Amino acid sequence: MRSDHVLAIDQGTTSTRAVLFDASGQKVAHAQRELTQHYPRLGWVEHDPEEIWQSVLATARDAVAMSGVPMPGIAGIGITNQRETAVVWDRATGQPIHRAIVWQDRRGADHCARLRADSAEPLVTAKTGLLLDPYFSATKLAWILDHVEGARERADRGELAFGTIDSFLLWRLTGGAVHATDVTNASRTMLFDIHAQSWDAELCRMFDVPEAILPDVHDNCHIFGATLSDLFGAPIPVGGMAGDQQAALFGQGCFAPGMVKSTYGTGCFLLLNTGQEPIESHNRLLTTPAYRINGETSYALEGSIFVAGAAVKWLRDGLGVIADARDTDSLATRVESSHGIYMVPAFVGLGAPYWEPEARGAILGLTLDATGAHLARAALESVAYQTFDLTTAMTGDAGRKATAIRVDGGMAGNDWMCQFLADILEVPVQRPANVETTALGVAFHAGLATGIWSGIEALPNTWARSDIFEPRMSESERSRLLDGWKDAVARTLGR
Ligand SMILES: Nc1ncnc2c1ncn2[C@@H]1O[C@H](COP(=O)(O)OP(=O)(O)O)[C@@H](O)[C@H]1O
Ligand SMILES: O=P(O)(O)OC[C@H](O)CO
Repeated sequence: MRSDHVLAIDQGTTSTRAVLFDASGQKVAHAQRELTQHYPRLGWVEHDPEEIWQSVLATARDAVAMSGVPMPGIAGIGITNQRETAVVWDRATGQPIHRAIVWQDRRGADHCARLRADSAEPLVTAKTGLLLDPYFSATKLAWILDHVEGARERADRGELAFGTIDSFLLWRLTGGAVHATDVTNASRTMLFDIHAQSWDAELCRMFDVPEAILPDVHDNCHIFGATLSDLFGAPIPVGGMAGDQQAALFGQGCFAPGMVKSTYGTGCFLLLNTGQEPIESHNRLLTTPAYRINGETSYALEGSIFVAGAAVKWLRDGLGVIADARDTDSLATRVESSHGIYMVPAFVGLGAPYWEPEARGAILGLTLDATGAHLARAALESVAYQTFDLTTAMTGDAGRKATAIRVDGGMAGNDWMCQFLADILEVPVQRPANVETTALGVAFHAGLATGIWSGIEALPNTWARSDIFEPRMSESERSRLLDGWKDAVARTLGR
């Protein structure tokens, strides 16, 4: 039987999805499981790696069973993941020695502040393309080594392995045979030199991380290993791995320099393909590998916002203002404006372009007649305003404004938000029929490695059906709203 399906595992912050694609890039089956969020202390966010592993196994098996595609029809697996989240496990048993410390976790803030005071940031940025922030994995890994009893000594003896979620899943899928990651995930650790494309000894010393704990680094399209036969009934090659935001760029077909995508999940991540040369940002954006195929790297400029859909989740789980994230669409439509309310969702600090790990969220302009609908609208608006800050920074770095933005992620299903985004950015917002572009991107990687497609030019064009939101707000209204946002941010940051 010809193998022409690819199974994508998308391990996100709030859920794990498994999506089976056929050779035309069409979704054949899909399974999803929510993930428990642990908040043990203020500013700390953790996941249970065991729960993550079980959710991956369950969703992968469900998607395959639902599709009816027999196992020999599956050519390969692609893994894409929430990036930066750090796991350390025992090489002998495969057991994590601590819960995974999630990308949103701020516990490394003091460590970063100390290094910044020692003037370390320019060197870190020059090598990694990142800024000194607890968002990245290095201080999370250092924290685990320093706080789990005996961890440092065991790491020095080579008994422990570190990885981002892709690496941990690969280890489990291959029964501990492979300890590896891909270049996009490696680049988010703050230990990887994106120019030399290797782990950096000086950075490892700076963060006190033994190099022996780090995984091997490969292209995104690479046969990383094969799954244990008893997991799915037959071994399946793992042919692609990529951080979820880079995978979304690929799945959105943003292969040409100048193309931009913005993904709205827990956070929002805007990536601009800048081609084969890394571009240094002068506006506090990140320089990051977008994909590496056959040893050739394409780079991106990235703006990272920590809270997008998470603000909507908070309205649901924290305040109980809505029963379902989708309710925000109708609530926002129900009121004429947000009634002068601005939400600055700095729940876990502010990311690009502010990089203020100690900032906390604020809602300004409340009056007694404010309703849940106004709050819901303010939450959606805050996501568009934050995206505006990113596109402004990006226009400054790239020298020209993007002509369109491709959106995806759970929150991109919200029509009201997409229209408001087009209005505030003053560019058309394009939404593909299939917003599972993250999964599709890594399915492309795995399909390229396993020979389903011969090269990027042979990938199916999945853009046949899409929605376009054109800007239609008056300039005066737009300026008025944006002035209010700038004022709200300044007040939140105490400026
Ligand atoms: N229709 C919607 N309107 C607004 N927010 C939404 C909508 N659907 C999902 N969300 C938000 O999007 C997030 C889920 O998107 P998803 O891409 O699955 O995130 P992740 O990959 O980070 O887990 C949740 O935070 C949820 O609150
Ligand atoms: O889980 P997501 O989709 O919000 O993505 C998380 C990012 O990869 C964090 O950098």
